[in-house]
Amino acid sequence: MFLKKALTPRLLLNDVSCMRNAQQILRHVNVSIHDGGALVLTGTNGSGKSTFLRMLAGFSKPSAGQVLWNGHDITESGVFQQYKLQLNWLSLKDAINERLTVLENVKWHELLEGKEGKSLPALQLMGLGRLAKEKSRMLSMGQRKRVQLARLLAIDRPIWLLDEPSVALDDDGVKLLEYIIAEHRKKGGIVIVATHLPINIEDAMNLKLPPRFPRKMTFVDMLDRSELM
Ligand SMILES: Nc1ncnc2c1ncn2[C@@H]1O[C@H](COP(=O)(O)OP(=O)(O)OP(=O)(O)O)[C@@H](O)[C@H]1O
Repeated sequence: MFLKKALTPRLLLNDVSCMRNAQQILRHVNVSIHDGGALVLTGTNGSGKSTFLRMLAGFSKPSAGQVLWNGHDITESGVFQQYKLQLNWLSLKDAINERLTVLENVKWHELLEGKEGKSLPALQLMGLGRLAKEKSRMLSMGQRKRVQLARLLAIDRPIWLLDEPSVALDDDGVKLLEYIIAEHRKKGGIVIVATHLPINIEDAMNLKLPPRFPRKMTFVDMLDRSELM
């Protein structure tokens, strides 16, 4: 019994393909992730990193293959109801309500989760303790990203889907991001990150998505060839 449990990955992508707007974006992806695992998605603009995360979040269904959670297909409605409660999604849209205070912007999500008490410590860990009572409209881009990271901590769900989580963060912010990812994984959490920027995630699996179109000469190539360079 224990052996079977240990061998079943928490998440398994089994020969998954995914379409978007009638275009084939992902082709035959196979990945298995156990508790404590991390997957880093890289690839050129438009290669499908966000599509990959959206599919795992249930916004789009695989056009072929299966995404299995605990061995069950997440597209089955009974399974999806349970599966979606495992997810914590950080996207480029930060859903910050500028009329609320910084603390309220985290607390609101925590309350929806039926939890309380973690929002302020999460903001403090992210270096925003002194701004907790300020209106969110005065936050900088990096501070807004830190609020999103505080939400991850306050909501505290096991599977983190992070789309470009380090964009706008300063060096300390990136270190904090790396720290909370490492701590989350120590507790058995799973982290899946799409990124163009280097993020230090120990023993992460790396999946580089191929470019969607054959590569043509780019503006950068033209500059390289230019005699002016
Ligand atoms: N809202 C949309 N509707 C239809 N097609 C879309 C939409 N957004 C993106 N696509 C298509 O899906 C492809 C993959 O986009 P996706 O956002 O997943 O790429 P990405 O790897 O995350 O890119 P980036 O590095 O620029 O963030 C794009 O090439 C685009 O053609």
